[in-house]
Amino acid sequence: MAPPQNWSALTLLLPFFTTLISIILITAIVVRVISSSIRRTRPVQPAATAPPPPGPPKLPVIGNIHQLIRHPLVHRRLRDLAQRHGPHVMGLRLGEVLHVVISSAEAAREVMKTHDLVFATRPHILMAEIVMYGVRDVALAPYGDHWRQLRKICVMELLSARRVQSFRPVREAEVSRLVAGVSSAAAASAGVNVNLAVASATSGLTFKTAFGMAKELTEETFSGLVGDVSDALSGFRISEVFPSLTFLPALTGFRAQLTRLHHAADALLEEILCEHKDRRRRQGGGGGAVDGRQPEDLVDILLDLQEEGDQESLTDEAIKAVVLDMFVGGTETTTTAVEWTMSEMMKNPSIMKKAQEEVRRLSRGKAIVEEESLDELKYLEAVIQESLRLHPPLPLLIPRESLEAVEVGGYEIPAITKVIVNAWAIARDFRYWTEPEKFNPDRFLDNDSANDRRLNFEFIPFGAGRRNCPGMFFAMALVKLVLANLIYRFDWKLPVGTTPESLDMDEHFGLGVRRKHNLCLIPVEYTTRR
Ligand code: HEM
Repeated sequence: MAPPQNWSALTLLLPFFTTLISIILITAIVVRVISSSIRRTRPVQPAATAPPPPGPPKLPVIGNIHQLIRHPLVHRRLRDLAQRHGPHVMGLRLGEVLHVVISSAEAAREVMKTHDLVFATRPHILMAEIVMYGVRDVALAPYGDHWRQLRKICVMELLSARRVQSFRPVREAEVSRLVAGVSSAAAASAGVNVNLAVASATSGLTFKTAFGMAKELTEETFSGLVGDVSDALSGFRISEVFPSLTFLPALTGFRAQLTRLHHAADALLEEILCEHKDRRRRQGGGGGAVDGRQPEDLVDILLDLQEEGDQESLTDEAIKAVVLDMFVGGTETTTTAVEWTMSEMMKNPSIMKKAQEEVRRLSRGKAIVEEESLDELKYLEAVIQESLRLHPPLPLLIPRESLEAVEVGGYEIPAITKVIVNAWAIARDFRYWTEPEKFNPDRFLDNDSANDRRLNFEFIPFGAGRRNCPGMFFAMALVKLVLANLIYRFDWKLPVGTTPESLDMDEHFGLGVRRKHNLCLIPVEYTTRR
Protein backbone atom coordinates (compact mmCIF):
# COMPACT_ATOMS: atom_id res chain seq x y z
CA MET A 1 0.00 0.00 0.00
CA ALA A 2 1.37 3.44 -0.97
CA PRO A 3 1.97 5.79 1.97
CA PRO A 4 -0.47 8.71 2.21
CA GLN A 5 0.62 12.03 0.67
CA ASN A 6 0.98 13.85 3.97
CA TRP A 7 3.15 10.96 5.29
CA SER A 8 5.89 11.55 2.67
CA ALA A 9 5.65 15.31 3.25
CA LEU A 10 6.14 14.67 6.95
CA THR A 11 9.16 12.47 6.25
CA LEU A 12 10.73 15.33 4.28
CA LEU A 13 10.01 17.80 7.06
CA LEU A 14 11.25 15.53 9.86
CA PRO A 15 14.92 16.71 9.88
CA PHE A 16 13.68 20.30 9.99
CA PHE A 17 11.40 19.60 13.00
CA THR A 18 14.15 17.66 14.81
CA THR A 19 16.61 20.54 14.37
CA LEU A 20 13.98 23.06 15.48
CA ILE A 21 13.11 21.06 18.62
CA SER A 22 16.82 20.61 19.46
CA ILE A 23 17.42 24.37 19.10
CA ILE A 24 14.44 25.14 21.35
CA LEU A 25 15.62 22.60 23.94
CA ILE A 26 19.23 23.81 24.00
CA THR A 27 18.08 27.44 24.25
CA ALA A 28 15.77 26.48 27.15
CA ILE A 29 18.64 24.71 28.93
CA VAL A 30 21.07 27.61 28.48
CA VAL A 31 18.50 30.22 29.58
CA ARG A 32 17.47 28.15 32.65
CA VAL A 33 21.09 27.49 33.63
CA ILE A 34 22.21 31.09 33.22
CA SER A 35 19.19 32.48 35.08
CA SER A 36 19.58 29.92 37.86
CA SER A 37 23.28 30.65 38.24
CA ILE A 38 22.47 34.38 38.41
CA ARG A 39 19.93 33.53 41.16
CA ARG A 40 22.51 31.36 42.93
CA THR A 41 25.20 34.06 42.92
CA ARG A 42 22.94 36.52 44.74
CA PRO A 43 24.16 36.95 48.33
CA VAL A 44 21.60 34.81 50.20
CA GLN A 45 23.83 34.54 53.27
CA PRO A 46 26.07 36.96 55.16
CA ALA A 47 29.17 38.01 53.22
CA ALA A 48 31.89 35.37 53.62
CA THR A 49 35.06 36.28 55.47
CA ALA A 50 37.11 33.30 54.28
CA PRO A 51 37.93 32.72 50.61
CA PRO A 52 36.06 30.04 48.61
CA PRO A 53 37.82 26.66 48.25
CA PRO A 54 40.42 26.60 45.46
CA GLY A 55 39.78 24.43 42.42
CA PRO A 56 40.55 23.91 38.75
CA PRO A 57 39.37 26.57 36.26
CA LYS A 58 35.73 26.27 35.22
CA LEU A 59 33.94 26.60 31.89
CA PRO A 60 30.69 28.56 31.55
CA VAL A 61 27.51 26.51 32.19
CA ILE A 62 29.18 23.11 32.70
CA GLY A 63 31.76 24.27 35.28
CA ASN A 64 34.21 21.41 35.90
CA ILE A 65 32.20 18.55 34.34
CA HIS A 66 34.69 18.21 31.46
CA GLN A 67 37.47 17.49 33.98
CA LEU A 68 35.65 14.39 35.25
CA ILE A 69 33.68 13.07 32.32
CA ARG A 70 36.40 11.00 30.64
CA HIS A 71 37.71 9.54 33.91
CA PRO A 72 35.66 6.52 35.06
CA LEU A 73 37.74 6.00 38.24
CA VAL A 74 36.39 9.10 39.96
CA HIS A 75 38.21 8.57 43.29
CA ARG A 76 41.59 8.56 41.48
CA ARG A 77 40.71 11.57 39.32
CA LEU A 78 39.57 13.58 42.37
CA ARG A 79 42.83 12.72 44.17
CA ASP A 80 44.89 13.90 41.17
CA LEU A 81 42.91 17.13 40.85
CA ALA A 82 43.14 17.74 44.61
CA GLN A 83 46.92 17.28 44.60
CA ARG A 84 47.16 20.13 42.09
CA HIS A 85 44.35 22.42 43.21
CA GLY A 86 43.35 21.76 46.83
CA PRO A 87 45.16 19.08 48.88
CA HIS A 88 42.87 19.66 51.88
CA VAL A 89 39.72 21.24 50.47
CA MET A 90 38.89 21.67 46.78
CA GLY A 91 35.87 23.27 45.12
CA LEU A 92 34.36 21.89 41.92
CA ARG A 93 31.30 23.25 40.19
CA LEU A 94 29.54 20.48 38.34
CA GLY A 95 26.84 22.13 36.27
CA GLU A 96 24.84 24.17 38.75
CA VAL A 97 25.99 22.36 41.89
CA LEU A 98 28.99 23.31 44.01
CA HIS A 99 30.86 20.23 45.27
CA VAL A 100 33.58 20.39 47.89
CA VAL A 101 36.11 17.56 47.92
CA ILE A 102 37.88 16.77 51.20
CA SER A 103 41.26 15.05 50.75
CA SER A 104 43.11 15.34 54.06
CA ALA A 105 42.63 13.84 57.51
CA GLU A 106 42.68 17.34 59.04
CA ALA A 107 39.83 18.60 56.84
CA ALA A 108 37.90 15.32 57.28
CA ARG A 109 38.10 15.80 61.05
CA GLU A 110 36.60 19.29 60.65
CA VAL A 111 33.73 17.97 58.52
CA MET A 112 32.94 14.79 60.49
CA LYS A 113 33.81 15.89 64.03
CA THR A 114 34.19 19.65 64.58
CA HIS A 115 31.22 20.53 62.34
CA ASP A 116 29.55 17.10 62.32
CA LEU A 117 26.07 18.58 62.82
CA VAL A 118 26.46 21.06 59.94
CA PHE A 119 27.33 18.16 57.61
CA ALA A 120 24.82 15.67 59.03
CA THR A 121 22.47 15.72 56.07
CA ARG A 122 22.56 14.04 52.66
CA PRO A 123 21.91 15.74 49.32
CA HIS A 124 18.46 15.04 47.84
CA ILE A 125 18.53 12.60 44.93
CA LEU A 126 15.71 11.51 42.65
CA MET A 127 16.54 7.82 43.10
CA ALA A 128 15.88 8.06 46.86
CA GLU A 129 12.70 10.03 46.24
CA ILE A 130 11.23 7.38 43.94
CA VAL A 131 12.76 4.06 45.01
CA MET A 132 13.11 4.72 48.75
CA TYR A 133 9.47 5.72 49.27
CA GLY A 134 10.04 9.49 49.36
CA VAL A 135 13.41 9.12 51.16
CA ARG A 136 11.96 7.14 54.08
CA ASP A 137 15.18 5.08 54.47
CA VAL A 138 18.17 5.81 56.74
CA ALA A 139 21.21 6.12 54.49
CA LEU A 140 19.87 8.81 52.15
CA ALA A 141 17.39 10.53 54.50
CA PRO A 142 17.87 14.21 55.26
CA TYR A 143 18.91 15.05 58.80
CA GLY A 144 15.83 15.41 61.01
CA ASP A 145 13.40 13.55 63.29
CA HIS A 146 12.66 10.75 60.80
CA TRP A 147 16.36 9.96 60.28
CA ARG A 148 17.08 10.26 64.04
CA GLN A 149 14.36 7.72 64.94
CA LEU A 150 15.34 5.24 62.25
CA ARG A 151 19.05 5.59 62.93
CA LYS A 152 18.39 4.84 66.62
CA ILE A 153 16.45 1.72 65.62
CA CYS A 154 19.33 0.61 63.36
CA VAL A 155 21.98 1.16 66.02
CA MET A 156 20.07 -0.12 69.05
CA GLU A 157 17.86 -2.80 67.55
CA LEU A 158 18.92 -4.04 64.13
CA LEU A 159 22.70 -3.85 64.06
CA SER A 160 23.80 -3.76 67.71
CA ALA A 161 26.59 -6.16 68.77
CA ARG A 162 23.98 -8.23 70.67
CA ARG A 163 21.71 -8.51 67.65
CA VAL A 164 24.58 -9.30 65.30
CA GLN A 165 25.48 -12.09 67.73
CA SER A 166 21.90 -13.41 67.64
CA PHE A 167 22.14 -13.90 63.86
CA ARG A 168 25.18 -16.13 64.26
CA PRO A 169 23.39 -19.39 63.29
CA VAL A 170 22.23 -17.82 60.01
CA ARG A 171 25.76 -16.64 59.30
CA GLU A 172 27.31 -20.00 60.06
CA ALA A 173 24.71 -21.86 57.95
CA GLU A 174 25.35 -19.61 54.97
CA VAL A 175 29.14 -19.93 55.34
CA SER A 176 28.82 -23.74 55.52
CA ARG A 177 26.84 -23.60 52.28
CA LEU A 178 29.61 -21.52 50.68
CA VAL A 179 32.30 -23.94 51.89
CA ALA A 180 30.30 -26.93 50.58
CA GLY A 181 30.04 -25.29 47.15
CA VAL A 182 33.79 -24.59 47.03
CA SER A 183 34.44 -28.14 48.24
CA SER A 184 32.51 -29.60 45.30
CA ALA A 185 34.52 -27.42 42.92
CA ALA A 186 37.75 -28.61 44.58
CA ALA A 187 36.66 -32.26 44.24
CA ALA A 188 36.09 -31.69 40.53
CA SER A 189 39.38 -29.74 40.21
CA ALA A 190 37.26 -26.87 38.88
CA GLY A 191 37.80 -23.14 39.26
CA VAL A 192 35.67 -20.92 41.49
CA ASN A 193 34.48 -17.45 40.62
CA VAL A 194 35.19 -15.99 44.05
CA ASN A 195 33.16 -12.85 43.43
CA LEU A 196 30.02 -14.75 42.47
CA ALA A 197 30.36 -17.35 45.22
CA VAL A 198 30.86 -14.70 47.92
CA ALA A 199 28.13 -12.42 46.52
CA SER A 200 25.67 -15.30 46.67
CA ALA A 201 26.67 -16.02 50.29
CA THR A 202 26.40 -12.39 51.45
CA SER A 203 23.11 -11.75 49.72
CA GLY A 204 21.71 -15.08 50.96
CA LEU A 205 22.77 -14.18 54.45
CA THR A 206 21.30 -10.67 54.30
CA PHE A 207 18.10 -12.10 52.84
CA LYS A 208 17.67 -14.64 55.63
CA THR A 209 18.64 -12.12 58.31
CA ALA A 210 16.10 -9.64 56.98
CA PHE A 211 13.26 -11.91 55.90
CA GLY A 212 13.78 -15.30 57.53
CA MET A 213 13.32 -18.36 55.41
CA ALA A 214 11.51 -16.95 52.40
CA LYS A 215 11.21 -18.78 49.11
CA GLU A 216 14.38 -19.42 47.07
CA LEU A 217 12.78 -17.82 44.00
CA THR A 218 12.00 -14.64 45.92
CA GLU A 219 15.60 -14.58 47.14
CA GLU A 220 17.01 -14.73 43.62
CA THR A 221 14.57 -12.20 42.20
CA PHE A 222 15.19 -9.87 45.10
CA SER A 223 19.00 -10.06 44.75
CA GLY A 224 18.59 -9.13 41.08
CA LEU A 225 16.47 -6.12 42.02
CA VAL A 226 18.97 -4.99 44.64
CA GLY A 227 21.63 -5.07 41.90
CA ASP A 228 19.41 -2.81 39.78
CA VAL A 229 18.90 -0.40 42.70
CA SER A 230 22.69 -0.25 43.20
CA ASP A 231 23.16 0.47 39.49
CA ALA A 232 20.58 3.26 39.67
CA LEU A 233 22.57 4.79 42.54
CA SER A 234 25.87 4.68 40.68
CA GLY A 235 27.23 6.71 37.84
CA PHE A 236 27.04 10.32 36.82
CA ARG A 237 23.53 11.72 36.23
CA ILE A 238 23.35 14.92 34.27
CA SER A 239 19.97 15.69 35.89
CA GLU A 240 21.60 15.77 39.34
CA VAL A 241 24.02 18.53 38.39
CA PHE A 242 21.33 20.59 36.64
CA PRO A 243 18.53 20.32 39.24
CA SER A 244 16.72 23.36 37.86
CA LEU A 245 16.06 21.44 34.61
CA THR A 246 13.30 19.42 36.23
CA PHE A 247 12.23 17.94 32.87
CA LEU A 248 15.59 16.14 32.30
CA PRO A 249 14.86 12.89 34.23
CA ALA A 250 11.64 12.43 32.22
CA LEU A 251 13.35 13.33 28.95
CA THR A 252 16.23 10.88 29.46
CA GLY A 253 13.90 8.09 30.61
CA PHE A 254 15.58 7.94 34.05
CA ARG A 255 12.36 8.77 35.91
CA ALA A 256 10.47 5.99 34.11
CA GLN A 257 13.31 3.52 34.82
CA LEU A 258 13.25 4.40 38.54
CA THR A 259 9.46 4.13 38.68
CA ARG A 260 9.56 0.63 37.13
CA LEU A 261 12.28 -0.39 39.58
CA HIS A 262 10.27 0.96 42.50
CA HIS A 263 7.13 -0.96 41.46
CA ALA A 264 9.09 -4.22 41.05
CA ALA A 265 10.89 -3.90 44.41
CA ASP A 266 7.74 -2.77 46.19
CA ALA A 267 5.72 -5.75 44.91
CA LEU A 268 8.22 -8.17 46.47
CA LEU A 269 8.66 -6.20 49.69
CA GLU A 270 4.90 -5.88 50.10
CA GLU A 271 4.49 -9.64 49.61
CA ILE A 272 7.13 -10.36 52.26
CA LEU A 273 5.61 -7.83 54.67
CA CYS A 274 2.13 -9.36 54.22
CA GLU A 275 3.50 -12.87 54.78
CA HIS A 276 5.03 -11.70 58.05
CA LYS A 277 1.85 -9.93 59.18
CA ASP A 278 -0.29 -13.00 58.37
CA ARG A 279 2.01 -15.30 60.28
CA ARG A 280 2.04 -12.96 63.25
CA ARG A 281 -1.78 -12.77 63.23
CA ARG A 282 -1.98 -16.58 63.12
CA GLN A 283 0.43 -16.79 66.06
CA GLY A 284 -1.60 -14.14 67.85
CA GLY A 285 1.35 -11.83 68.56
CA GLY A 286 4.85 -10.73 67.59
CA GLY A 287 7.29 -12.69 65.38
CA GLY A 288 9.48 -15.18 67.14
CA ALA A 289 8.95 -13.48 70.49
CA VAL A 290 5.71 -15.42 71.19
CA ASP A 291 7.41 -18.47 72.58
CA GLY A 292 10.18 -16.48 74.25
CA ARG A 293 12.65 -16.90 71.38
CA GLN A 294 14.47 -14.01 69.73
CA PRO A 295 12.42 -12.31 66.99
CA GLU A 296 13.16 -14.27 63.84
CA ASP A 297 14.31 -11.60 61.44
CA LEU A 298 14.71 -7.87 60.87
CA VAL A 299 11.17 -7.46 59.53
CA ASP A 300 9.78 -9.05 62.72
CA ILE A 301 11.86 -6.72 64.88
CA LEU A 302 10.59 -3.72 62.93
CA LEU A 303 6.97 -4.94 63.12
CA ASP A 304 7.34 -5.47 66.88
CA LEU A 305 8.51 -1.86 67.23
CA GLN A 306 5.70 -0.67 64.97
CA GLU A 307 3.12 -2.48 67.11
CA GLU A 308 4.56 -1.00 70.30
CA GLY A 309 3.44 2.24 68.67
CA ASP A 310 5.89 4.84 69.99
CA GLN A 311 7.85 5.12 66.72
CA GLU A 312 5.76 7.35 64.46
CA SER A 313 8.42 7.13 61.74
CA LEU A 314 7.95 3.39 61.46
CA THR A 315 5.26 3.19 58.79
CA ASP A 316 5.07 0.16 56.47
CA GLU A 317 6.84 2.23 53.83
CA ALA A 318 9.67 3.11 56.21
CA ILE A 319 10.08 -0.58 57.10
CA LYS A 320 10.38 -1.48 53.42
CA ALA A 321 12.84 1.39 52.79
CA VAL A 322 15.03 0.45 55.77
CA VAL A 323 15.18 -3.19 54.69
CA LEU A 324 16.13 -2.10 51.18
CA ASP A 325 18.89 0.03 52.73
CA MET A 326 20.33 -2.98 54.51
CA PHE A 327 20.53 -4.86 51.22
CA VAL A 328 21.95 -2.07 49.12
CA GLY A 329 24.34 -0.90 51.88
CA GLY A 330 25.27 -4.31 53.18
CA THR A 331 25.69 -6.86 50.40
CA GLU A 332 27.90 -5.22 47.79
CA THR A 333 30.19 -3.60 50.36
CA THR A 334 30.90 -6.83 52.25
CA THR A 335 31.37 -8.82 49.03
CA THR A 336 33.79 -6.17 47.80
CA ALA A 337 35.76 -6.29 51.05
CA VAL A 338 36.14 -10.09 50.75
CA GLU A 339 37.15 -10.04 47.08
CA TRP A 340 39.87 -7.38 47.53
CA THR A 341 41.28 -9.08 50.63
CA MET A 342 41.43 -12.40 48.83
CA SER A 343 43.06 -10.71 45.82
CA GLU A 344 45.72 -9.06 47.99
CA MET A 345 46.51 -12.38 49.69
CA MET A 346 46.86 -14.06 46.28
CA LYS A 347 49.24 -11.31 45.22
CA ASN A 348 51.24 -11.69 48.43
CA PRO A 349 51.66 -15.46 49.02
CA SER A 350 53.74 -14.99 52.21
CA ILE A 351 50.85 -13.01 53.75
CA MET A 352 48.35 -15.70 52.69
CA LYS A 353 50.58 -18.36 54.27
CA LYS A 354 50.87 -16.46 57.55
CA ALA A 355 47.08 -15.91 57.72
CA GLN A 356 46.44 -19.60 56.94
CA GLU A 357 48.89 -20.75 59.60
CA GLU A 358 47.12 -18.61 62.19
CA VAL A 359 43.62 -19.81 61.37
CA ARG A 360 44.66 -23.46 61.01
CA ARG A 361 46.50 -23.40 64.34
CA LEU A 362 43.54 -21.87 66.19
CA SER A 363 40.81 -24.05 64.61
CA ARG A 364 42.71 -27.32 64.38
CA GLY A 365 40.39 -30.36 64.22
CA LYS A 366 37.22 -28.37 63.47
CA ALA A 367 35.13 -28.75 60.32
CA ILE A 368 34.68 -24.99 59.95
CA VAL A 369 36.02 -21.90 61.70
CA GLU A 370 33.47 -20.93 64.31
CA GLU A 371 32.69 -17.42 65.40
CA GLU A 372 34.26 -17.84 68.87
CA SER A 373 37.68 -18.11 67.26
CA LEU A 374 37.34 -14.88 65.28
CA ASP A 375 38.58 -12.58 68.06
CA GLU A 376 41.80 -14.53 68.27
CA LEU A 377 42.59 -14.11 64.57
CA LYS A 378 44.69 -10.97 65.04
CA TYR A 379 46.74 -11.35 61.89
CA LEU A 380 43.69 -11.95 59.67
CA GLU A 381 42.08 -8.89 61.26
CA ALA A 382 45.15 -6.81 60.29
CA VAL A 383 45.02 -8.23 56.74
CA ILE A 384 41.35 -7.17 56.41
CA GLN A 385 42.06 -3.67 57.80
CA GLU A 386 44.98 -3.25 55.39
CA SER A 387 42.74 -4.32 52.53
CA LEU A 388 40.06 -1.83 53.63
CA ARG A 389 42.77 0.85 53.68
CA LEU A 390 43.87 0.23 50.09
CA HIS A 391 40.42 -0.73 48.78
CA PRO A 392 37.64 0.93 50.81
CA PRO A 393 34.42 -0.42 49.22
CA LEU A 394 32.92 3.12 49.30
CA PRO A 395 36.03 5.23 48.56
CA LEU A 396 34.06 8.50 48.55
CA LEU A 397 31.80 7.43 51.48
CA ILE A 398 28.21 8.67 50.96
CA PRO A 399 27.99 12.39 50.08
CA ARG A 400 27.02 14.88 52.79
CA GLU A 401 25.53 18.35 52.39
CA SER A 402 26.15 21.48 54.45
CA LEU A 403 23.10 22.69 56.38
CA GLU A 404 24.59 26.18 56.81
CA ALA A 405 27.65 28.19 55.78
CA VAL A 406 30.80 27.13 57.64
CA GLU A 407 34.58 27.45 57.41
CA VAL A 408 36.67 24.31 56.75
CA GLY A 409 40.46 24.36 56.37
CA GLY A 410 40.31 28.16 56.16
CA TYR A 411 37.81 28.18 53.27
CA GLU A 412 34.19 29.25 53.23
CA ILE A 413 31.74 26.46 52.41
CA PRO A 414 28.30 27.92 51.64
CA ALA A 415 25.06 26.33 52.82
CA ILE A 416 23.65 23.52 50.61
CA THR A 417 27.04 22.49 49.24
CA LYS A 418 27.59 18.84 48.37
CA VAL A 419 30.58 17.47 50.30
CA ILE A 420 32.58 14.44 49.16
CA VAL A 421 35.19 12.94 51.49
CA ASN A 422 37.85 11.07 49.52
CA ALA A 423 38.58 8.38 52.14
CA TRP A 424 40.52 6.39 49.53
CA ALA A 425 42.95 9.28 48.88
CA ILE A 426 43.49 9.94 52.60
CA ALA A 427 44.30 6.26 53.22
CA ARG A 428 47.00 6.32 50.50
CA ASP A 429 48.56 9.64 51.42
CA PHE A 430 52.31 10.00 52.11
CA ARG A 431 51.42 12.62 54.72
CA TYR A 432 50.06 9.86 57.02
CA TRP A 433 51.43 6.51 55.81
CA THR A 434 54.89 5.12 55.09
CA GLU A 435 55.01 3.27 51.78
CA PRO A 436 51.27 3.90 51.32
CA GLU A 437 50.92 1.82 48.15
CA LYS A 438 52.42 -1.29 49.76
CA PHE A 439 50.12 -4.00 51.13
CA ASN A 440 51.55 -4.41 54.59
CA PRO A 441 49.18 -5.76 57.30
CA ASP A 442 51.96 -5.48 59.88
CA ARG A 443 51.29 -1.75 60.03
CA PHE A 444 48.02 -2.53 61.86
CA LEU A 445 49.65 -4.85 64.40
CA ASP A 446 51.32 -3.62 67.58
CA ASN A 447 50.93 0.01 68.51
CA ASP A 448 49.60 1.40 65.20
CA SER A 449 46.06 0.16 65.69
CA ALA A 450 43.27 0.64 63.17
CA ASN A 451 41.25 2.33 65.88
CA ASP A 452 43.92 5.00 66.51
CA ARG A 453 44.10 5.66 62.78
CA ARG A 454 40.30 5.91 62.67
CA LEU A 455 40.27 8.42 65.50
CA ASN A 456 42.84 10.48 63.57
CA PHE A 457 40.61 10.37 60.43
CA GLU A 458 43.45 8.76 58.46
CA PHE A 459 41.55 5.50 58.01
CA ILE A 460 37.78 5.93 57.61
CA PRO A 461 36.37 3.13 55.40
CA PHE A 462 33.15 3.19 57.48
CA GLY A 463 32.92 7.00 57.56
CA ALA A 464 32.79 8.86 60.86
CA GLY A 465 30.59 11.01 63.06
CA ARG A 466 26.84 10.81 63.41
CA ARG A 467 26.31 9.48 59.85
CA ASN A 468 28.96 6.76 60.10
CA CYS A 469 28.17 3.19 59.11
CA PRO A 470 25.94 1.45 61.69
CA GLY A 471 26.64 -1.89 59.96
CA MET A 472 30.34 -2.04 60.87
CA PHE A 473 30.05 -4.91 63.42
CA PHE A 474 27.75 -6.86 61.14
CA ALA A 475 30.12 -6.36 58.19
CA MET A 476 33.33 -7.18 60.03
CA ALA A 477 31.86 -10.35 61.58
CA LEU A 478 30.73 -11.54 58.16
CA VAL A 479 33.87 -10.60 56.21
CA LYS A 480 36.14 -12.24 58.77
CA LEU A 481 34.06 -15.40 59.03
CA VAL A 482 33.90 -15.87 55.25
CA LEU A 483 37.62 -15.25 54.74
CA ALA A 484 38.68 -17.38 57.71
CA ASN A 485 36.74 -20.33 56.31
CA LEU A 486 37.93 -19.88 52.75
CA ILE A 487 41.59 -19.93 53.77
CA TYR A 488 41.16 -22.56 56.51
CA ARG A 489 39.55 -25.20 54.37
CA PHE A 490 41.34 -24.55 51.07
CA ASP A 491 44.66 -23.71 49.52
CA TRP A 492 44.15 -21.45 46.54
CA LYS A 493 45.92 -21.48 43.18
CA LEU A 494 45.91 -18.92 40.39
CA PRO A 495 44.73 -20.08 36.95
CA VAL A 496 47.46 -21.45 34.68
CA GLY A 497 49.45 -18.60 33.16
CA THR A 498 48.71 -16.10 35.97
CA THR A 499 51.38 -15.29 38.54
CA PRO A 500 50.95 -13.24 41.73
CA GLU A 501 52.75 -10.38 39.96
CA SER A 502 50.50 -10.54 36.88
CA LEU A 503 47.20 -10.89 38.79
CA ASP A 504 45.25 -7.80 37.72
CA MET A 505 43.89 -5.40 40.31
CA ASP A 506 41.87 -3.26 37.89
CA GLU A 507 39.01 -1.32 39.43
CA HIS A 508 35.44 -0.63 38.39
CA PHE A 509 33.71 2.45 39.82
CA GLY A 510 29.99 1.86 40.33
CA LEU A 511 28.12 2.20 43.61
CA GLY A 512 31.55 1.63 45.16
CA VAL A 513 34.83 0.35 43.77
CA ARG A 514 34.91 -3.36 42.96
CA ARG A 515 37.29 -5.56 40.97
CA LYS A 516 36.82 -4.88 37.27
CA HIS A 517 37.31 -8.56 36.42
CA ASN A 518 36.08 -11.45 38.51
CA LEU A 519 38.62 -13.22 40.67
CA CYS A 520 38.75 -16.81 39.45
CA LEU A 521 40.81 -19.22 41.54
CA ILE A 522 41.32 -22.94 41.89
CA PRO A 523 40.64 -24.35 45.35
CA VAL A 524 42.51 -27.36 46.74
CA GLU A 525 40.82 -29.02 49.72
CA TYR A 526 43.02 -28.90 52.83
CA THR A 527 40.86 -31.40 54.81
CA THR A 528 43.07 -34.47 54.29
CA ARG A 529 45.96 -32.74 55.98
CA ARG A 530 43.98 -31.26 58.92
C1 HEM B 1 32.56 -3.64 54.52
C2 HEM B 1 31.30 -3.29 54.59
C3 HEM B 1 30.77 -1.89 54.71
C4 HEM B 1 31.40 -0.70 54.45
C5 HEM B 1 32.83 -0.47 54.00
C6 HEM B 1 30.43 0.35 54.72
C7 HEM B 1 30.69 1.70 54.57
C8 HEM B 1 29.77 2.70 54.82
C9 HEM B 1 30.04 4.11 54.65
C10 HEM B 1 31.36 4.69 54.18
C11 HEM B 1 28.93 4.79 54.99
C12 HEM B 1 28.74 6.32 54.98
C13 HEM B 1 29.36 6.88 56.23
C14 HEM B 1 29.43 8.39 56.32
O1 HEM B 1 28.70 9.11 55.61
O2 HEM B 1 30.22 8.87 57.15
C15 HEM B 1 27.93 3.83 55.37
C16 HEM B 1 26.65 4.14 55.78
C17 HEM B 1 25.70 3.20 56.07
N1 HEM B 1 25.87 1.83 56.11
FE1 HEM B 1 27.58 0.80 55.71
N2 HEM B 1 29.25 -0.22 55.11
C18 HEM B 1 29.41 -1.57 55.14
C19 HEM B 1 28.47 -2.50 55.51
C20 HEM B 1 27.20 -2.22 55.94
C21 HEM B 1 26.23 -3.20 56.36
C22 HEM B 1 26.50 -4.69 56.44
C23 HEM B 1 25.08 -2.52 56.65
C24 HEM B 1 23.76 -3.04 57.14
C25 HEM B 1 23.38 -4.29 57.16
C26 HEM B 1 25.33 -1.11 56.41
C27 HEM B 1 24.40 -0.11 56.59
C28 HEM B 1 24.67 1.24 56.44
C29 HEM B 1 23.67 2.29 56.64
C30 HEM B 1 22.20 2.09 57.04
C31 HEM B 1 24.33 3.52 56.42
C32 HEM B 1 23.73 4.92 56.50
C33 HEM B 1 23.98 5.56 57.85
C34 HEM B 1 23.37 6.96 57.95
O3 HEM B 1 23.29 7.68 56.94
O4 HEM B 1 22.99 7.35 59.07
N3 HEM B 1 26.62 -0.96 55.99
N4 HEM B 1 28.47 2.56 55.25
